Amino acid sequence: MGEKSCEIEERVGLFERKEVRKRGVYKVFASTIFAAICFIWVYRFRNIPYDDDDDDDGRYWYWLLLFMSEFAFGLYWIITQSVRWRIVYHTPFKHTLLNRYDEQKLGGVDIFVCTADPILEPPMIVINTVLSAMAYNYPSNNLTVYLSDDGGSDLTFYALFKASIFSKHWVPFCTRFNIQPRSPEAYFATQNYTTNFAQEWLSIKKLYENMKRDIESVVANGKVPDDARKQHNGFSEWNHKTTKQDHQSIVQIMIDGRDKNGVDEDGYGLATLVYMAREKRPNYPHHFKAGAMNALVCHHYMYIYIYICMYIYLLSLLMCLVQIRVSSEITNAPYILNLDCDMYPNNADIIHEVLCFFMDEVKGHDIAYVQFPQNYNNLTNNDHYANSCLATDKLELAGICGHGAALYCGTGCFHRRESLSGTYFKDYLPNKDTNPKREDKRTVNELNEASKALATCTFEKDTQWGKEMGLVYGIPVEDIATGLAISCRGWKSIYYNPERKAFLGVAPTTLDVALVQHKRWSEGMFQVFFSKYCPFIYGHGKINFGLQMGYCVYLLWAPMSLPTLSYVIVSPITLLRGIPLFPQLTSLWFLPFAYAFVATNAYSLGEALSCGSTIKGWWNLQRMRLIRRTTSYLFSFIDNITKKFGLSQTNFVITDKVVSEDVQKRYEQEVIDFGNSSNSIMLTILATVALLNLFGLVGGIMRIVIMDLGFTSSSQLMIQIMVSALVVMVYLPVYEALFIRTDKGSISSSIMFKSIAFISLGCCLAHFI
Ligand SMILES: O=c1ccn([C@@H]2O[C@H](COP(=O)(O)OP(=O)(O)O[C@H]3O[C@H](CO)[C@@H](O)[C@H](O)[C@H]3O)[C@@H](O)[C@H]2O)c(=O)[nH]1
Ligand SMILES: [Mn+2]
Repeated sequence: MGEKSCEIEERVGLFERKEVRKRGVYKVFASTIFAAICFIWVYRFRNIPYDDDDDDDGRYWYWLLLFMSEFAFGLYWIITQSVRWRIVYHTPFKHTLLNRYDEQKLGGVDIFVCTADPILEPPMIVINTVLSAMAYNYPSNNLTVYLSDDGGSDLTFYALFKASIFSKHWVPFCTRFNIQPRSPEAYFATQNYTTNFAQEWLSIKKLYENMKRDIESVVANGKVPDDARKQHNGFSEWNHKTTKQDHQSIVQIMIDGRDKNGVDEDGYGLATLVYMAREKRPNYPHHFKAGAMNALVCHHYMYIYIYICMYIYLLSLLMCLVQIRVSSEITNAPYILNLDCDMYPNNADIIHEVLCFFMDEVKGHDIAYVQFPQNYNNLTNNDHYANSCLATDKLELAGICGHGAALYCGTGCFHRRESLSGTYFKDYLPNKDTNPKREDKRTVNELNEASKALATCTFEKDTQWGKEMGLVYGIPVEDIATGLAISCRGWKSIYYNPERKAFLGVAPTTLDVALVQHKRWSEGMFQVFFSKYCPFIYGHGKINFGLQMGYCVYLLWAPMSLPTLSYVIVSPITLLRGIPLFPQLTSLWFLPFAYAFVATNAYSLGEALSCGSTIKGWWNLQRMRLIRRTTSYLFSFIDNITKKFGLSQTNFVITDKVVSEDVQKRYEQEVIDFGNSSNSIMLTILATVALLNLFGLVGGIMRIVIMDLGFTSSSQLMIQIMVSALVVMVYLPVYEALFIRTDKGSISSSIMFKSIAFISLGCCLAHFI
C-alpha cells in the first residue's frame, strides 16, 4: 500500500528524476583503468634511475618529470570519475503544470540580456536575442526583458528602439502561426517561404529587413542620425562626452507592459522592455558581467534596504507607506533568466518546463536555479574547434546533477530571485505572491529616474554586493563561483538538457578567439580553486564530496597544462638523445601503459560517438585539447601565478562575435584559422611543440634504423616513438599551415623560424642537463 501511494506521489509531481541504470559495467571497467594507473605509478616509483651515473644524460630528471606527469594524469582521471558515477536526468511535465495552475498565476520572469560592446557584439545579434525572449509563449504581463548594455552605446539603444517597434509585429506573428525559432534572423535563415501564410511571411520579412538595413547602416556610420534621435527622449542621455567607460546611469523603459500603448498590432499586451546602462566612471571598478548582472538584480534589494532602514528609524505608522514602495518596484519577478546577448531562446515553451522544476510541490522549493547547456547555431559538421562539448553536455553535467547540483554557466540559466541575493536556503521563506505585477501608478519617467539610482557606481560601495550578495566579483568566471556559493548555502539546482535546444549562441570561428575564450575560462576556474571558494574548503561539510570533485574537473584545467606539456616535450627530446624512459615492449610493465592508453581513448571515442559526435569530430577534439592545454591553459596557469604576486589584474576579454567573409569561408570548410592571431606567442608554442615532435619522431626512427639498435634498445624507445607519432598525426593541420598553406589563415614563416630557434636552443640546453 505504502509503495503504491509513493508511486502515485511520484506521478503527481511536476517533474521526474531518473538515474541511468546499468552503470555497474562502467564501474568495473573504470576499476580496471584505475588498476592500470596504479601499476604505472608503481613502475615509475620502483624504477627511478638513481644509479645512472655512468653517462650523465639527465635521465633521472626526465624520469621524475614523467613520473609527476603520470601522477597528475592519474589523479585527474580519478577526479573525472566523479562526474560519471551517477548520471541523472530530469523530465518536466508541463501539461500537468498547466492543468494544475492558471497560467496567469505562474509568476513573473525577468529576462536579463547582457551586452558589452557594439563592435564585438553587433546590435543586430543583441536585438535578435531580445526579440526571441519577448516572444516566449508566456503571458506578456508576466514577462520583462532587460537589456544591460555595458557598452553604454547609443547604437545599441537605437537598435533596441527599432526592435521595440518591430516587436509589435513580430510577437503576434510568432504566436499567430506558432513558429520556431523566434529569433527573426535564425527564423528567416532556416525556415523557407511557406504557402500557408505567404502574405504575412513576406511582409514581416520585409519589415525585418528594413529594420536590419537601418540598424546596420547606423552602426556602420557609428552615429545615430539627428532625425532618429528626435523619435525617442532616451537619446538625450547621450552627448558628445559619453564614452563606454564614463557615463551616468541610463534606464529607459522602452515598452511599458502596463500601458495602453504597450500593445502589439493585434491589441494584445507586450512584454515590458527596459534598456539599462549602469553608471561607469574611470575610477570605479565595474566588475564586468557580474557587475552588470548585479545592477539588474539589485532593484529589489534596494527597496528591501530602504524598508529595513525605515523600519528601524521611523514610526510604525510609516510602515505601510514603505511597504507600498517595496511592492511597487519595476518588476521584481520571482524568476530570473540570464542570457548572453548572443544566446537566443530557441524553444518558445521552455518557461513552462522550467517552472515545473521550481513549482513542484514536493521537490521544487529548494531548487535555486535550472541551467541549460550552452549550444551553438554555427557549428560545422565535425566541429573543428571542438566548441560543442557533447560528452560534457550529455554526460558530465548530468553526472554533476547526480550530486544534486548543476554548474551555473552564466547564460541559459533560470534563477529563483532569492537564491541570487545570498539567501541561505534555511532562511528562505517562499513568497506566496507569485504575481508581482504591481498596481504601480508611477509614470515611466518616474520609474526610469528611480531605477537610475540603483545602477550607480557608488550604490554598491561598502555593501555585500559581489561578496555575499549577487554574482561574485573579481573572478572572470563569476558564474561558476556564484553557482558554487549558492550550492554551499544549501540550495539544490538542476541541469536540464531538453530535446529541442533551449538556447543557441555563437561559437568562436577562429582558433585565436577559441583559445582566448578558453584562456579566460581556465584562468577564472583555476582562480576559483585558489580562492576562498575552493570546493574542498568552501564546500567542506556543505556539499558532498562527489560534487567537490566534480567542480575540480573544470577548475583544474589550467594546471593540467603542465603534465601534458612535459609529455610532449620530454618524449621527443629524449628520442633525439636516445634515452629510454618506458618499459620495453616485451616487458609485463608495458601492459598497464598500453591498457590505460587504449582503454581510456577507446572509451572516450565510444562516449563521443554515443553523444552524437563523428569520428572526425572526436579526433578534432583531441587536437583542440592538446592545443588548449599547451597554450591557453599554460598561459592562464602562468597568469594565475603572476596575479598571486600582484603583477597583473583580472580582465575579461570579450569573445568576438563578428567574422569577415574570408574567415567565415574557411570556417565552413573546416579549415583551422591560425591567422590574425593577437597572441603570436601562443602560436609559437604550438608550432614549437609540433616541430619538436616531428624532429623527435624522425630522429628516433633514424636512430633505430641507421644505428641498427638491437631489438631491446629499439623496443625500449617504442612508447616515446608512439607518443611523438600521435602528436604528429593529431597536428597534421599544423604542418600544413606551416609548410603548405599560403592563405591568411596559415602560420607565418616568422613564427616557424622562431620555433626552430626555440627548439635548437632547447636541444642545446638539454645537452647540459
Ligand atoms: O564587462 C562585461 C563583459 C562581458 N559582458 C557580457 O558577458 C557575456 C559573455 O561574454 P562573452 O565574451 O560572450 O564570453 P563567453 O566566453 O562566450 O561567455 C561564457 O563565459 C563567461 C564567463 O567567462 C560567462 O559570463 C558567460 O555567461 C558564458 O557564456 C556577453 O553577453 C557580454 O556582453 C558584460 O556584460 N560586461
Ligand atoms: Mn559568448
